[in-house]
Amino acid sequence: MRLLEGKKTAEAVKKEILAKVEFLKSKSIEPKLDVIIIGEDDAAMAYVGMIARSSQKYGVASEVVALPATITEAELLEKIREINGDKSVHGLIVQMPLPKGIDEKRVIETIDPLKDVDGFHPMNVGNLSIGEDGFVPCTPYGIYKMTEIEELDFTGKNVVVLGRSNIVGKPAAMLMLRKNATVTICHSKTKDLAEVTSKADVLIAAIGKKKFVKANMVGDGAIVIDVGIHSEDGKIVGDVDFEDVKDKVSMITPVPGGVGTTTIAMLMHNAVKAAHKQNGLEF
Ligand SMILES: Nc1nc(=O)c2c([nH]1)NC[C@@H]1CN(c3ccc(C(=O)N[C@@H](CCC(=O)O)C(=O)O)cc3)C=[N+]21
Repeated sequence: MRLLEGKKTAEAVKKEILAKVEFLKSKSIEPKLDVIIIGEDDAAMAYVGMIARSSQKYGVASEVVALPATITEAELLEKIREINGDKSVHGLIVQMPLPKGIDEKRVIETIDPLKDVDGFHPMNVGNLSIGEDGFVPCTPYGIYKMTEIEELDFTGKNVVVLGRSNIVGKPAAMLMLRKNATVTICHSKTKDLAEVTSKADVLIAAIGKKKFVKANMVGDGAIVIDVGIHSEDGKIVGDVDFEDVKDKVSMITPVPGGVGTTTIAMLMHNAVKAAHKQNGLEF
């Protein structure tokens, strides 16, 4: 069994990005990412902390805008519009989940699609779907990048995506199609789920349930990509029961240290791309 660590991909992306940041700086452009966080969600706070710590290593400036959970939707939309209009900021992400009473769709649609480095705006979702240029959501993009860096050929392979979220499952399926895979999306309502997942050459687990994928759900020699992040006894575990499946698979991404590690790298990639596009520069 081979561990597919995210570090190698993240390092390769960082190298690419640092060269592009150098080019921007030669034109007196400093790429900048703003992160809005509302309230105190654990996963969101962990992610924001990571962004704040690692963006400098990519040559990207970042600013965290922390807003109270009591903020109204109107106030949040006003803040987004203000950042949309700020030429010194190239990328904007609004951390999910949002407090109750704030409409996620309205928030996403208010973000300028050219600054939408999460790739959640319908314009970017549409561009991914038709194969046009745009911003691709960071986690599935990290998976895609990892397959490129690790030189995994998925042409004609049976790729099963477990989970259908807008953030991971659906965009991951589009990207695997781009790699010429035969793609199946399955989910909690799928009939005979274990039968479907165990036929996968590549299984992408993004169902959001702790240690959900057991040995009976994976085929011999499968490649398993674990997107889940859950805490258990002070440790981080994934959607896959690693100990249960590890002797059956050919390759698996660890949690932590797998896909999560590539997410941040792709966020920086998207921010630097945004800075190029907003200045009329080829990326
Ligand atoms: N608008 C929006 N976009 C997001 O992308 C978004 C969000 N909201 N809300 C919160 C979740 C959470 N999330 C993570 C991404 C990477 C790691 C990550 O890099 N984890 C590392 C290490 C974790 C650790 O050691 O603490 C790993 O898996 O190896 C974690 C969490 C993005 N999110």
